[in-house]
This record gives sequence, C-alpha cells and structure tokens, in this order.
Amino acid sequence: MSSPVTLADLAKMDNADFIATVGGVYENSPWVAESVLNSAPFDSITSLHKAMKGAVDSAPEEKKLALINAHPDLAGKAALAGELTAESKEEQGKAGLDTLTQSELEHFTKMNDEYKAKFGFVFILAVRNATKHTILSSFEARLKNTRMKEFEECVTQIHKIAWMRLLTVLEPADTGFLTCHVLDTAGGKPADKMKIVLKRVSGGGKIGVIGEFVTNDDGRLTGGPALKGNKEFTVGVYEWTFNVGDYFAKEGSSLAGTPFLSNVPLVFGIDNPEDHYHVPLLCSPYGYSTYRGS
Ligand SMILES: NC(=O)N[C@H]1NC(=O)NC1=O
Repeated sequence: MSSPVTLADLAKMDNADFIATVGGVYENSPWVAESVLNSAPFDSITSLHKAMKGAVDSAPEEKKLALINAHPDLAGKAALAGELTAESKEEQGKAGLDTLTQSELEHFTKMNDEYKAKFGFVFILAVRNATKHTILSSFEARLKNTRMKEFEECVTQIHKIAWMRLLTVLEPADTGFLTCHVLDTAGGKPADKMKIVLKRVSGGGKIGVIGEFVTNDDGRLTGGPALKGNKEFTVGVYEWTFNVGDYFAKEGSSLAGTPFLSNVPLVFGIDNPEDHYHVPLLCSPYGYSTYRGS
C-alpha cells in the first residue's frame, strides 16, 4: 500500500487528484468527494469526514439508496468473481470472508438473499474489524428491524467504512494525545506515585510496552501526555496496567497479605487519532472503574 497522503499535500491537489485520492472512500461513489471540493482545504481527517458525511446525509433518498447499492455483498458474487474494489477486498479479507468454507459461503448467500428480499437493498456492515461470526449475528439481529431502521443503519455503517478508509489513505492531523488521571476513591484524593505501564496491543506502530509512568501529586502522569501527535498516537488497541496493589500498600490501606487488586489492566481503543483521549481510573482496594473523559 502506498504511504498516506498528508493533509498539506491534499490541500495542494487539483480537483482530479483530490478525487483520485479520496473519491473511493465512499464505495463507487466519487460524487461524495466531488461535493466537498468547495469546502477544501481540510485541516483534519475529522473535518473532511464531517463534510463528506454531511453531503451524504443531505442527499435525497434515491441517492442514498444508490449509495447503499453501490456496495458489493459481503462474500457475494463480486467477491467470488474477483471484482471487488481494492478497498472492499481488503476489508472483506480482514474479516476472513475470502477464506470461507463452502457451507459458510452458502450461509452468507442465504443471509444476503433473505436480507435483500426483505428490505430491497444490500446489507451493509463495516467489516474491517469484524469476524465472520459477528457478521452473521449482525445479519440475524438486523433482519428483525424495520426497513426504515435498516436504511438508516446502512448509511451509518457506510460512514464508518468511509472513516476507516480515510484513515488508511491520509495521515491524520498532529493534534491527538492521550492522558490519564488516577483517583483514589477510598481516600477521596488523587492517587500519587502510582506506577502505570502503557502497551500497544494492536494497530500502527510498535506493539508491546511503549511507556512507563508514575503519577504526580495530582494523580496525573508526570511529564504530560503519554502519547502525543500522529507518529505516536495511532489508531489501535492499547492497554494501561495500573499498579494499584503497591499504591494501596503504600497508603497502608491494604488489609490483606495478598491484596484483592494488584495490577489492574484497562484495554481501550483509539478510533480517532486526531482527538484527545482521556482514559482515567477510579479505584479503591476492592473495585475500579473508568470512562472516556476529556
Ligand atoms: N456489503 C458491505 O457491507 N460491504 C462493505 N462493508 C465493508 O466493510 N466493505 C464493503 O465493501
């Protein structure tokens, strides 16, 4: 795959090159990219996606229907005939749809046919991070919906597909960063001097341990964000490991010889590398919780 285009390079392109670069993020529908040319240049993938999404959402019903039907079936005829776009081939391949057994293939054909017979359009699911099992259970669940709900769901899935395609084509803006905060809910105070390890579990960049930190008096990471900018803060799955056991031992509040909580792992996903993700931990010796903060 060619290396991602920077937003600065995208801004310098003429219309034809702009369409050649991002025209394929809405499957077989370059009109979406064409309709945002007036709003160029874009300073982030987020703003480009927002503009493209807006063009689709404000398009008439027939145009949305044509957009849905511009997608190939999952594990359908086009896939079998080797006629998928490069983008769709990659996505369907990542979900394992290019290595189905004969009986799995028949199952997919049955679900595609049932879905089309009920709703009159192609079943759409963003499958880049899916498996054949999650796709089949999604088919089952969505077959119970109304046509209107499914129409909306397909458009929502198309926006997700476009977002993930933009992330493969363009280099994100350098604005994203990851922060943390640990609060001791038993003591009613920030958890200071707690050791935290950060690992990248999957995604772009080095996999494995990528940082070791200690919280300051305010329970935040000494030295600022754990990851910062588009070289470090990439789409993927990450894991904090909080050394809660040692912290509460230091506080003198661990009553047991073998503490109930020792290391607390927290696995979280980064979908928008241009955003600020604040991933905190609220903990006591016997429980913990988190949320996506700001
Ligand atoms: N039918 C359908 O959902 N197709 C699409 N989904 C996806 O992730 N890529 C596609 O081509």
